Amino acid sequence: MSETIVKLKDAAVFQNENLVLNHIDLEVKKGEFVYVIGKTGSGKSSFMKTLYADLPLRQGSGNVVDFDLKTMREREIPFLRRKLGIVFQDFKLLPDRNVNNNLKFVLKATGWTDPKKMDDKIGEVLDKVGMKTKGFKFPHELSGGEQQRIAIARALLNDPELILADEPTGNLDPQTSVEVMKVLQDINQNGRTIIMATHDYALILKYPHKTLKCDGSKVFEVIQKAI
Ligand SMILES: Nc1ncnc2c1ncn2[C@@H]1O[C@H](COP(=O)(O)OP(=O)(O)OP(=O)(O)O)[C@@H](O)[C@H]1O
Repeated sequence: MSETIVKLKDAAVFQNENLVLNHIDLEVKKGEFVYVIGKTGSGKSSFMKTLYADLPLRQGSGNVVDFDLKTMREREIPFLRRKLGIVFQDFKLLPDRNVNNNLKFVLKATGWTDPKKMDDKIGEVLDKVGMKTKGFKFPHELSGGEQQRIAIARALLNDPELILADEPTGNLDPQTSVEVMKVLQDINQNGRTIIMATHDYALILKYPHKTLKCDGSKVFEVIQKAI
């Protein structure tokens, strides 16, 4: 039986008092790649934020990598996040340190202490995104696509069970978007579960996967032809 990574039942997503999405029923199994689409303001980011507990689940039930979103305490959130890799549109690298030290910062913050193990892990994740030789570079010395690869490498540091990518290609040109997407495809083919919010229909056509649409406060699966 395949392992469930995300399960939502009659879940609602709120921004403050405003209901953004309602009656969400969803199951994502280990190894799946799922797109979340929808026009601006339809609730894609709010949906993703609910999955990584940046927004509380106030209605319905939700389970993400074995954390119960409804009953989870504030102090448990860092433990949920350690089982997730989160990738944003704007990369969010620390500008004052090089790539190696960006990655080391995250490892130390998540409890790693052994310098050799940290170096090995950094080498491993940089290799996965094709950036092994760029560890000494500062973020401003990298292109947008390279910065996003580093952000993906950072998301892989703690071997996450689920990667949540919110518009990861939103700041990239079409060719660079495809390159970053190839990295995500490779990671998925190695068994990692990925949920990706995107506006980029060209990518969806090129790399078809299960697609959820946010529209009119609902989330529903759409078939490729209907997108
Ligand atoms: N911090 C916030 N406080 C209050 N309302 C918010 C906040 N962030 C988003 N909203 C509202 O929630 C709704 C959904 O926004 P959200 O950012 O989730 O949409 P989106 O589909 O990700 O849009 P985009 O494609 O533009 O990123 C919108 O009506 C938006 O105005």
